[in-house]
Amino acid sequence: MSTTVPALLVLEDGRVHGGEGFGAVGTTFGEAVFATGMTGYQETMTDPSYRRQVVVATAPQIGNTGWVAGGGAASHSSDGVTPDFPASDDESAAIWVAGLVIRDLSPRPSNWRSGGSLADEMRRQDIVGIAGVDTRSLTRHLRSAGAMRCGIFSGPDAERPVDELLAEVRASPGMTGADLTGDVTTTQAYVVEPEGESRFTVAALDLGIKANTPRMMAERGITVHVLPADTTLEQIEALDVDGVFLSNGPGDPAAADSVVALTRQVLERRIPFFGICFGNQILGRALEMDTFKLPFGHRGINQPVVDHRTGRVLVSSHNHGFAVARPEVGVDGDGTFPTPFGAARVAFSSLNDGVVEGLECLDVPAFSVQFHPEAAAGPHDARYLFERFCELMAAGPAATGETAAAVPPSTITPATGEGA
Ligand SMILES: NC(=O)CC[C@H](N)C(=O)O
Repeated sequence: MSTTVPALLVLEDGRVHGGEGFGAVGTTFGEAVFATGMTGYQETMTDPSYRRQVVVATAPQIGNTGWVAGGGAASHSSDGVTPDFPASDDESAAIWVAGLVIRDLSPRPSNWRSGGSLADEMRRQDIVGIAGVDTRSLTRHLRSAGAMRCGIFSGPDAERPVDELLAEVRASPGMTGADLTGDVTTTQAYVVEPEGESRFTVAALDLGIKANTPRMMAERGITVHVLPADTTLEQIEALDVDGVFLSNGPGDPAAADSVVALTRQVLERRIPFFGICFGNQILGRALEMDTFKLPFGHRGINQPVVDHRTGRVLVSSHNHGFAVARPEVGVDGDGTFPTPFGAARVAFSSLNDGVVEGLECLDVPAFSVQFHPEAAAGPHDARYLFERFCELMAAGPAATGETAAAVPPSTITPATGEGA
């Protein structure tokens, strides 16, 4: 091995972990959060929702599958034998995590699709990492103390007095109130063409959209107009769309007032609406529900949620630090509660901590989920929600969030009928 680079992870509460720098050498700040996926570090790191977050991977070894970049080695097959994988595993054009904290860095990637190593790619994109950290102990700490600001200092920066480093961490911006949409949204509108004939046209507001979302829609015959976050209702209506979609994205939903206002206009016009993650929080706010910061959030591809309509449990992919507050006042026996747009219902809940994981409106055609039906790298349990969106658009403005009846294409018998 070449000479090692000293590195320190400094948390805002004063906890310090020593380790070895990898990737770019230098300093980075962000919110320390842990992610529990055993696979998919490339998809995680290129998810724009991780803007300004330092990700702690709970999987003990990272880097094994290298980096599968666009046009990378063996990215497409034409022999009809090897599977036809997408050209890249990137969920966007760049790495968005502010830094990466891991236990072991795999010294040698082994993957026929890999074009290079994780550390080389992080160096190329100027992303600072620290390895050799006891990520199990760190995760337990974040779980009890909550997500908090941190800094990774590697190379000469790691030799500076810890007091100074801690002061810098404490002076760095936190996540509450952060408006980060402008950092990640596309500046130019673009179209993702459907596979086969176009069945529907959707305006997808890019609040930090992941590449797999328009791909999932295109596979279902949807023409997807991916639009900048400041697009107006008039611009959307000029596209003669069947539906409006709000993507995932970084930052605090309480700071996204303009998109909340747009969502209210969409609901008033009864344009079929679907939101994912940040999009779910924004629908919640448009319905005058509160959002709040979770102590340590949900991040990983192994999170159980229940679909209250069917009682079925899905294993789902999550990445959220905020959530919609569960309505406590005025909930009727059927689980509905009043909003300025009529009755609504919590459609999904987390089985780990009971957090609201989805909403559906009973008087306007709108629904949303806090988790990721587009999940890459998997799991695929929630993909049927794209079909539900298609059903909603097929029914048009007269529909409600309840109209769409698509249920998971699963033969598993629900464990219980409760909550349906
Ligand atoms: N993936 C997302 O859309 C995240 C939404 C929001 N930024 C949160 O942390 O909860």
